[in-house]
Amino acid sequence: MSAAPAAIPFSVVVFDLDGTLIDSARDMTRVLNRTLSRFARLSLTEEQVRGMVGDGSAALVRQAFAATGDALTEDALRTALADYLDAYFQDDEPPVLYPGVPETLAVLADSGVRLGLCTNKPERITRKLLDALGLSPLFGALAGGDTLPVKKPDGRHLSWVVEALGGGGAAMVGDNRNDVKAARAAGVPVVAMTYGYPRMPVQELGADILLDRIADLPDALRRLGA
Ligand SMILES: O=C(O)COP(=O)(O)O
Ligand SMILES: [Mg+2]
Repeated sequence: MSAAPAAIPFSVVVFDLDGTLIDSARDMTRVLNRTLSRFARLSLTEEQVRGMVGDGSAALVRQAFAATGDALTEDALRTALADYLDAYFQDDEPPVLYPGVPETLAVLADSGVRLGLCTNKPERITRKLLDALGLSPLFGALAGGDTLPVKKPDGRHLSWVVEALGGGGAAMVGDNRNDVKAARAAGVPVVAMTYGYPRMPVQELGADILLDRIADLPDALRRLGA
């Protein structure tokens, strides 16, 4: 008889969304290019968009326009952002999970860990994507980029999710500098997935542990909490 796996030494694990759970760059590129074309701008490649994800949708739209012509006025930017957000919300292309994500979330939940989500993506789009993936019931608390007056890299974005889950020892799992900074500010250890949209060499993110596969997360959390 094999021994039961060792417990996970955290009560709460909070995940980032884009570049950590879902590979959304292809979808964001498609939707963004539709908005750009409505404004008579040229398209961006997925590679370019991967370098613009992580600071929320307003920053994404702002960078997309700056990269394809004159920067927009604040008024035009608001119109372009609304266009992008409506199109993304209505988009019915199924979101793509990274390999091993549902299985790993299930392992953690089955071990009694409470799961949360802290993303700079707007909340209504985040909820829609999680619903489409059937993952919503796994997350006890969720904060999007527009849920609170602050967002990552502000540590209060992450702390809010931890508190909403009842507090206790928490860990963060993300893919870019905003996740690491928010975790440091909240006093929470952080694992970074190397396959996401880091926008810098992953070794320089400053994470406690770098992981290539999310299936290795339960063991990484055991090491982190040891
Ligand atoms: O910038 C975004 O829209 C979201 O990025 P995040 O899920 O990695 O926080
Ligand atoms: Mg991310």
